Amino acid sequence: MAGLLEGKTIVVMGVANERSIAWGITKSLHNAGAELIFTNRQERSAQKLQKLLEKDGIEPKAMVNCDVESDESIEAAFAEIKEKVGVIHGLVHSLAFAKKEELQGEYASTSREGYLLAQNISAYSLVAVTREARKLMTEGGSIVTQSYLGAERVIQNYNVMGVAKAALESSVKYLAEDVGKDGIRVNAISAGPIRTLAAKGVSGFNEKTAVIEEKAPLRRNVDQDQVGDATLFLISDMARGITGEVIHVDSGYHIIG
Ligand SMILES: CCCCCCc1ccc(Oc2ccc(Oc3cccc(O)n3)cc2)c(O)c1
Repeated sequence: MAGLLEGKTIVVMGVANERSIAWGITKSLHNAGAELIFTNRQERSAQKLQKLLEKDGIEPKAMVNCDVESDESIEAAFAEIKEKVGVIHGLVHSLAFAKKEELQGEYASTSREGYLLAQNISAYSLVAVTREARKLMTEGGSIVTQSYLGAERVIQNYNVMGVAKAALESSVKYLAEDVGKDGIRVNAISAGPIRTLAAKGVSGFNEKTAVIEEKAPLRRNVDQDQVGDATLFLISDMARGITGEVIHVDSGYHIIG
């Protein structure tokens, strides 16, 4: 729907390249009229994003550095955003990390350091970002993060990231409770497998997408644009009654035993 986000300013964290889920989300939010602020950890990603934005004629409101492993970096990023725009109306959290060697084989082999790294970047980051973003959401707001079925069920190879996503989805609920009184909603999209740069880190990705084409109710995989449109819905007032929720954008695969 055109204009669904007119007058709204949304922060998008985690566009790495054209295949990023966050890039699909960016296009949906832009086409709905949103003003967009981007955060990236790596200069390389920011440069790629700049080119993508130019190519699509999207003028960012701001581009801010943010390393979610550092509380100081998160605080500085949102202080810069406050200084530039004052108020924000939404936030898209679309970043995660686990060691590649721990996204294969047995979960029982996970190292303490690898476990904590995955939790730190993929789950705790939402808590720290919400703590800072809520200060700028003085007119209410909506926060959306990205999860995967491996949070709920054992998906071979997903291992330590599955446990991190379980923590993320539980954090969505606890954060929804805390910020609901401020008129801020917190939700997750649980997307089916999408061929991104990050997906290259998970063993068995290709096999999983093949199974989905055979077994998912819609008999097809999903893409970044479908996640983008569902995220637009959750960010918008059309989802004003929804918080603490996980919406599956997976061709219905999660309902199949
Ligand atoms: C066997 C499961 C197949 C479906 C996996 C779908 C999926 C694909 C990508 C996902 O996002 C990440 C993000 C970071 C990540 O960690 C990485 C990525 C690349 C290299 C590396 O060293 N770590 C792994 C997955 C994700 O959470 C879920």
